[in-house]
Amino acid sequence: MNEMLVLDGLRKGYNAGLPNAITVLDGVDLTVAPGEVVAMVAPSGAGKSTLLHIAGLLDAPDTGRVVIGGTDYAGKGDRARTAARRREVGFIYQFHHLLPEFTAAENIILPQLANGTPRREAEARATQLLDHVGIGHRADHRPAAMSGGEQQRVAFCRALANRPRLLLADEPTGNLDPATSDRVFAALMSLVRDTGLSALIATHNLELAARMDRMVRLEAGRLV
Ligand SMILES: Nc1ncnc2c1ncn2[C@@H]1O[C@H](COP(=O)(O)OP(=O)(O)OP(=O)(O)O)[C@@H](O)[C@H]1O
Repeated sequence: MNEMLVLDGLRKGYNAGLPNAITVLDGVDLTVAPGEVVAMVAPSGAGKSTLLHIAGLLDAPDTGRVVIGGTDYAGKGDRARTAARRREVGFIYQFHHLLPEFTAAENIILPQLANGTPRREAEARATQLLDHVGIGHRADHRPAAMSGGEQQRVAFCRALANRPRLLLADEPTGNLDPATSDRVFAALMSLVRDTGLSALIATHNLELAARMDRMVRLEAGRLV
């Protein structure tokens, strides 16, 4: 079995031992195969951000295992987790979090330079990604000069800049109007399919969820 992502018996709570203690994840199990795109639907507050942060090694579960590309990160220290996160995982959030003082292209080039990619190569990759999502002509514009949908497409390109094997997205088109969301989501899926990466994408939108390979629902701390 060579799954891209395995979540095994994840439990996570907050404020243990206090009167306001809560259990957010109560035995989450999930596998995502190479190239598979899984939709996660969840009511607000159900714990999808918590789950995505744990799957992306930004946070640790109280118990349970996170296996990415065959490596079990349960017993690994911060250094190994940070290195793996940079190498293996791309994140997309509901709000783009682009750096406002840099252009679209620069926002995609910078994480590559930080990762040791030569500048020429990083520039070519940024151009290729922006062209792929249909905004190559906006490469030299700063985020403030772009529409919400364009900004979000730049964020997709940035998430994929370092060629991760796993994409984690938290409501990637959640702040866009329905028509724009639809178009921008199509651009994201085209990027994901062409690069063949695995993805776990949280969304409230059942129409978008239906376009992915499989849908799971986060309910009462478990995936069903
Ligand atoms: N650091 C924390 N300390 C205490 N409680 C927390 C913490 N982080 C999250 N929670 C609680 O855990 C629950 C799940 O939070 P989480 O952000 O994962 O939900 P979510 O499904 O992503 O919500 P939304 O869709 O509204 O963004 C919520 O009840 C939240 O208040």
